[in-house]
Amino acid sequence: MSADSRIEAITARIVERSRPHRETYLERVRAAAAEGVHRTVLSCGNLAHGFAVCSPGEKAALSGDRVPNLGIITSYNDMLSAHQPFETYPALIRQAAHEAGGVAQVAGGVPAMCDGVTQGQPGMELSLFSRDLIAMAAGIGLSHNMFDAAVYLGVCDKIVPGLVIAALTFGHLPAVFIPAGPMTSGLPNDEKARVRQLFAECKVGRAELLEAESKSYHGPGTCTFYGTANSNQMLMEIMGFHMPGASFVNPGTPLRDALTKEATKRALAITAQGNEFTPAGEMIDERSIVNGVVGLHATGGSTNHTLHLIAMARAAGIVLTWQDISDLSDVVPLLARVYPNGLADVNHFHAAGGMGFLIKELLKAGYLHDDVRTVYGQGLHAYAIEPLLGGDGNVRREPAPHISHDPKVLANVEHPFQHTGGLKMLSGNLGKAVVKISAVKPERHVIEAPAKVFHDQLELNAAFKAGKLEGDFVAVVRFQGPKANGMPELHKLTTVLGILQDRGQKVALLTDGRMSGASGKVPAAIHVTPEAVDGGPIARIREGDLIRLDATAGTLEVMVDAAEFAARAPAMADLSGNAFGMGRELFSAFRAIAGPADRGASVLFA
Ligand SMILES: O=C(O)[C@H](O)[C@@H](O)[C@H](O)[C@H](O)COP(=O)(O)O
Ligand code: SF4
Repeated sequence: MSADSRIEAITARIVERSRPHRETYLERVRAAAAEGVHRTVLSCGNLAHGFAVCSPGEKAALSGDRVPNLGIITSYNDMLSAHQPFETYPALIRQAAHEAGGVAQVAGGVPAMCDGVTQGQPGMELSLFSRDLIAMAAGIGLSHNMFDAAVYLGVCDKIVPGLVIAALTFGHLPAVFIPAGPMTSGLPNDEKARVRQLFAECKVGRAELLEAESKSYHGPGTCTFYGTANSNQMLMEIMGFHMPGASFVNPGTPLRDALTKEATKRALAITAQGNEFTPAGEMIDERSIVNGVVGLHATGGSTNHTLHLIAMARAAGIVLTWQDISDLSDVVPLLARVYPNGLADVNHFHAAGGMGFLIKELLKAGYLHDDVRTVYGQGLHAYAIEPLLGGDGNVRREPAPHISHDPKVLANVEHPFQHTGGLKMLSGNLGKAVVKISAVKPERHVIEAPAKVFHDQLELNAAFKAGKLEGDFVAVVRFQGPKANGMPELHKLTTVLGILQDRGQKVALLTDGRMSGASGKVPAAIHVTPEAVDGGPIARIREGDLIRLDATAGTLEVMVDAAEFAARAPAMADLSGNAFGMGRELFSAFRAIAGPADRGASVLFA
């Protein structure tokens, strides 16, 4: 079934816009793939180093060119609850590869930052740049050129985007992403947020807050809100990098291990040595990217993907824009209500029918391209399934349920929660920005109020504590862009602005920084481009200027006479404190060359 004509039209314009980059990219991928089994170009010395620690049988296998070798790129560490389960994956993958007659080696590790640990801390200023660093680090592992396919172990915010950039850069290799699954449900996310607001109002102490936080984040697996990490899982499944049904199965379960083993064997099967060669750079095309954006809108996914998905697409020579994302939002309905877009968590989403039901519904209505290649084969319809554990300990798949098991969490296309998606582009005399409306009540989609200007999120929180944030206002938090301080998430503002909103004040946020995927109910125009430090109009806003954020019309305006506004000298900020400390001195080159937010805020692509 072909996609909705509006989806087809947007896809066609992406194809047209991308053509020069995409053709060059595919030429390079095909040339690299044409070299055949890559370790055969290595010298005996190279090869001996490459398999020095292998068993005699593996050495014999890798000395030839028939047995496929799997490169494992792992982002294991104990800082991310979502990545901690990866500690044991290499051994499981090696065993599964051996059972399938192949070999698997850890090609390399990549760094992984937990945005929850660094939220509101100096380390957060390294967060966005870590995405591109992860891509580089994965490239170092793969550059050993010992491999016929790669499996990528990653879940969280910038890790999956960085790994996708690497996988597409090494697009001549098949790539299978292997997740670890969500944490089991703990203290509900809205209850955690309530205790945070009580703490901010000095109504509970640190002990009560820490108890609530620890009951929410309590064990291995991805945090259960629908932030960037779980948006990543959705993307990997709907773009065909995951095995069907892999995204939201909890860690440490037999089904989780069965999915990991199955992914390993599938990765070996789609190498050039098999008969279903599926290089990542050919598998992912403009339709896959559009399917990712559609999934983002249908689930109310993270605003961070208006940065990451653009960078990921660019790695495959595909030029995706905010306008594409915004126009798709006008077409695609919202079908999931998962915190912060609702009260449910991803475990509830999965139990309600999860990715299989979502994909079935979106395919049924023509919102997805079905004619795409995936690691599982041809056609996205294969993903309209429910993953189960078979009696033999392997993965068994049943068709996705006809109806949602919980229509309050997962709706069908006939009765969506909203007729449009969650992410809109704004434009006007302050430049361009992005707003997530799936978590904002309709009566707050338009805000017109005077500006209160800050150069740091801590300044705003201090103003709150001093009782200075009265009445309606638009908080302008600027000098938070990629070139200024690495574009940190300003998620700590959510609690304070949420308190003021709950008191009845009409508040909004306007920033050249970014928010967490877990940020929600306060209207926020984020990723403002051009950023303040790049001479963006946001630097010329003054205290008290009237700002109008209109998510319905898609406009962002400062209501000041144009000539007077243009004549203003832009504000300056002392960013010397952001140039060192907690490793920030290591990233000065990144701050210097980072691209604009509407092109992915990347140091890799202009
Ligand atoms: O984009 C995201 O989804 C966030 O970066 C998320 O990964 C981060 O960890 C949040 O900060 C956690 O939420 P809390 O800070 O509210 O615990
Ligand atoms: S979802 Fe966020 S807080 Fe949770 S483990 Fe991942 S990065 Fe850390």
